[in-house]
Amino acid sequence: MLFRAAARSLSSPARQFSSSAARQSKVTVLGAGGGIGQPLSLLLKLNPHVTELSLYDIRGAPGVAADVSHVDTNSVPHLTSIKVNGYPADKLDQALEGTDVVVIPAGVPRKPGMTRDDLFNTNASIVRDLAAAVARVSPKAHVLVISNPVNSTVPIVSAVLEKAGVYDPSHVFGVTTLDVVRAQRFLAGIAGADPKDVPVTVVGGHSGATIVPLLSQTPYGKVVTGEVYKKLVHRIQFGGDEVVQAKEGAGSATLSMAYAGARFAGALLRALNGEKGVITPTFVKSPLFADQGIDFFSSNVELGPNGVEKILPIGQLSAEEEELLAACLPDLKKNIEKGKKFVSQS
Ligand SMILES: NC(=O)C1=CN([C@@H]2O[C@H](COP(=O)(O)OP(=O)(O)OC[C@H]3O[C@@H](n4cnc5c(N)ncnc54)[C@H](O)[C@@H]3O)[C@@H](O)[C@H]2O)C=CC1
Ligand SMILES: O=C([O-])CC(=O)C(=O)O
Repeated sequence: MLFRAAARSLSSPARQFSSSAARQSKVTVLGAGGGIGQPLSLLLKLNPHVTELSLYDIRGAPGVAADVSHVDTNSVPHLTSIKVNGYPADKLDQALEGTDVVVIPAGVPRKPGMTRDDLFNTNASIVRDLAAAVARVSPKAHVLVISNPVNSTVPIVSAVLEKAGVYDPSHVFGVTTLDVVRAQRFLAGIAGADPKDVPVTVVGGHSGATIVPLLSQTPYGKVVTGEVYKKLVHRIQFGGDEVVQAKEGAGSATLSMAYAGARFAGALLRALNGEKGVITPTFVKSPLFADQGIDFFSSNVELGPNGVEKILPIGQLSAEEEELLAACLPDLKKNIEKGKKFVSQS
């Protein structure tokens, strides 16, 4: 979608002009110098809804901004060029000023043998401090959290904003799109289909057993059974580990994550710009399992001009999916509580 949109805008100035009539969106990437941040910044530069791109990192963001700023999208003479600015460590507030959307891939990635929860000690304080800056400078921004462990970092961001008195639950999202991307890609491989024709809803959270793909809800998925089904579910739940192992200590998924992050940001920007019926799974403050003390959950969410428009029910589950969900909930609850406790004790 993103690439098609980009290709259209390159080939058709008229279309590009019409997209310029849309609302102006400043997008800020916190952690823009990293493995995800760099390709994500490039993909955001291709998005016609992004009219200003603000790149911040404690290392290297001005260089990434100079590089990305030469990409000639949205730069035909009758349009205002997209502004791309890079900000060094001491310019966080300037990076956030007036921003509509903040994407956070700042923090350390896993090495082989680590769980996402092992990143908590380092990433919790990074995300807490960045969220405090958002609360101070751009409290109305939509915040897209990529930094792991997402099951804890989203509650951290939410609690920081709440403490500052500026929390709007419809503005905070955990980006779980990579689980959807993997589910579609892996199922399409089994089905011999094009991934775009194989939508899969993934619910729960973003780590191992908390990732629950609802394959029974898709025509291609419901016919996958037995060992093939078990292996497929395992591969979706542990796709991140596959990449961590293959990278042999050099980090985790960056390119597929940049694609997934750009896809989610693109969906949100389309909804903010008035497109109706934009529905995608994302990890948000949710009533679905709140009666069990789990107040954040990823499910299909309809996005709108104010972010979360409607949280959709998870629908009919197969017996296997009921079991996956039962395994997900206790882990998810612990991860959420850990994030909240961290902020309350900070
Ligand atoms: N939600 C998801 O599906 C996924 C999440 N991730 C997570 O994304 C995070 C980033 O991964 P990578 O880009 O591969 O790591 P990386 O190490 O390549 O990049 C992280 C960047 O964050 C920057 N950073 C550190 N502290 C910062 C601060 N206080 N303010 C601004 N920037 C700061 C670093 O300088 C670095 O440039 C990790 O926590 C990783 O686990 C990774 C893949 C998928
Ligand atoms: O596995 C990791 O640590 C990074 C991640 O979240 C993913 O690739 O899904």
